[in-house]
Amino acid sequence: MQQDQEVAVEARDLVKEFGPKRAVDGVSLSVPAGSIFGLLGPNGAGKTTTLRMLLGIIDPDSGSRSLLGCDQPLKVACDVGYLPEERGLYPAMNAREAIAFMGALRGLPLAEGRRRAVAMLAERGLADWEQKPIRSLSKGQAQTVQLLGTLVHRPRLIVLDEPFSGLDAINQEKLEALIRAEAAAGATIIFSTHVIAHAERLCERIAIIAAGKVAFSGAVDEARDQLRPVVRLQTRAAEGAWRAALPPGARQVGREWRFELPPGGPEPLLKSLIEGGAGIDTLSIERPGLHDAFVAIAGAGTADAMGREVPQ
Ligand SMILES: Nc1ncnc2c1ncn2[C@@H]1O[C@H](COP(=O)(O)OP(=O)(O)OP(=O)(O)O)[C@@H](O)[C@H]1O
Repeated sequence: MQQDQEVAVEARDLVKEFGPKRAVDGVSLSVPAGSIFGLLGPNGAGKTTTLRMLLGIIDPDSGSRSLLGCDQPLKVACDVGYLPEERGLYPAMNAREAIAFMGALRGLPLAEGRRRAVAMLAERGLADWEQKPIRSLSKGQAQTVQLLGTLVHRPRLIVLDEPFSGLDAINQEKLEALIRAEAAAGATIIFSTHVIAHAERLCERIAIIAAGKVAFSGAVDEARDQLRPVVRLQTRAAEGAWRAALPPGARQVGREWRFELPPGGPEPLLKSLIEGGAGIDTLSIERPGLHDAFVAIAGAGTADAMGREVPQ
């Protein structure tokens, strides 16, 4: 396997300042080829600036990056598809031309771009958009056209800046499916988001960025494993010897006890509860979600600044 097939994107200690503001403060990350990688962080964390440096749109003040095995990102621009955070297409162009034009900017001959645009729209049941000027489409529809234009030249690396924002729930689901399909076909996908749930559903690996720094970079499972599983317990007995089995941090929410699974695991816990006469009504042991892991890694303040999964 060639080196560029193993690691699609690598950043080492990227730093970028805008006047007195250090927007990106030593970001390092590594994105395996063929993976879906999420860049998570609240507004202003430095995600867009990091993506722009990776793509070669702006240069870092210090640090280095490598894209598809090349340390000059613009040299591989024809293998890259980029959906910027600021969306925009020529309003007078029709959807077919807009898609073909975006492909042409990445080296795809216009005639081939038009042929592919027609096929891409038809595949999605959107053939009637072909001749429609962009100005007559809704914001979400125009965003779909721009996304198709991002993919028309079949890039090996797809970089999407906040691709879910501005889409309703159905189109968010369609976009998730499309991202999965592109990865299954061998592309590498990096997307930024301030909605943890999208990253949790899609990504194998993530980087959490807060205030320009990487708070965590690695597998989603690794992030979740930083927290112990949570036990939820309802008992028939209110008091009794079983209460000694609850760890010090246990808290009661209504009838339910919630606490971290003690290091001994479920068996000693169950034994103590049963022998202590708890009378177990319900008991579940849940693996923490990425949201809880995010809170533990980046702090509750940063987590609160992240968006909820509400379609905009
Ligand atoms: N060209 C610029 N000039 C001055 N400041 C900038 C510039 N670009 C970004 N910044 C500042 O750098 C910080 C990081 O911005 P960036 O856009 O990278 O964050 P982000 O995580 O993508 O957030 P958002 O989703 O809100 O765009 C912010 O404080 C922003 O105001």
